[in-house]
Amino acid sequence: MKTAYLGPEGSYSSLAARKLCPTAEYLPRKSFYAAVSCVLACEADCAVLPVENTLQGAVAQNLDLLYASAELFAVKEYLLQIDHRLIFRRGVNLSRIERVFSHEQAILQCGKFLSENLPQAKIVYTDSTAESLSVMQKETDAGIVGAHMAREGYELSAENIADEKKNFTHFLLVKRGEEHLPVHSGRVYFAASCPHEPGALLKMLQILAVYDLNMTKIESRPKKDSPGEYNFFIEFEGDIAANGVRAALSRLQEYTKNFKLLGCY
Ligand SMILES: O=C(O)C(=O)Cc1ccccc1
Repeated sequence: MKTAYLGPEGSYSSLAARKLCPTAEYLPRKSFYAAVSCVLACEADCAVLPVENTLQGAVAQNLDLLYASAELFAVKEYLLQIDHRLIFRRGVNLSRIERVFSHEQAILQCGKFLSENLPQAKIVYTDSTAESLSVMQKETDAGIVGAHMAREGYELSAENIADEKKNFTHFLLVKRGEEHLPVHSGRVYFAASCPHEPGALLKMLQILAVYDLNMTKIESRPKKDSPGEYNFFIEFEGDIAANGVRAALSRLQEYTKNFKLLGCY
């Protein structure tokens, strides 16, 4: 099975890909878009995408990608514990580090450490945490934020530098075609917008309540072409094969607009 993800090796997405697809042929790509495009173009069987981080919240770009790609469905999930380290050339003093490279997600998750310990450093965003390593190879006064992994010639901070040590990212494995959805699931994920009427969100959530379904995630995203209107991304506990879940989904489909089943896992 060919699995695309944000690479190169050593990125958090590559670690999640190894957990979700331990025996795959791996296709590291430069962006989440490129990984998804591989699946849509049938060059890969699946892609691994982060959708939420406990410190930073939703990875909005990936929610939008999943919603906008009618053929894409999440079929498996993995919660990766994130252990961010500051990585720098062996022997360099922290006060000499002038630039810190990393993926925006990682930089935002370590904001406190970076401003308290490296106030002099300029932040440079890169395509991924692991990609910043190759950027740094040309620099002596630079550091990166990346996964806790030994790298020859480089030192790692002794501790996790994230604002909160317990830091998790929720990854989804996405495939092309509804036929890949598992027959049974523990959780179901959908997105939809509400009709523009009083109590619309309440009425949508009431459907879950009536069928006794426990919601595990809710996120709103503005509709790109319509200011003031929102798409809701909702995950709940449930077996996709259960009558109650099927009935709830069909009531949701009737009541909401632009309903899409995003996946089940
Ligand atoms: O840049 C990476 O390593 C990624 O896979 C994106 C990312 C960054 C920080 C936390 C989780 C995922």
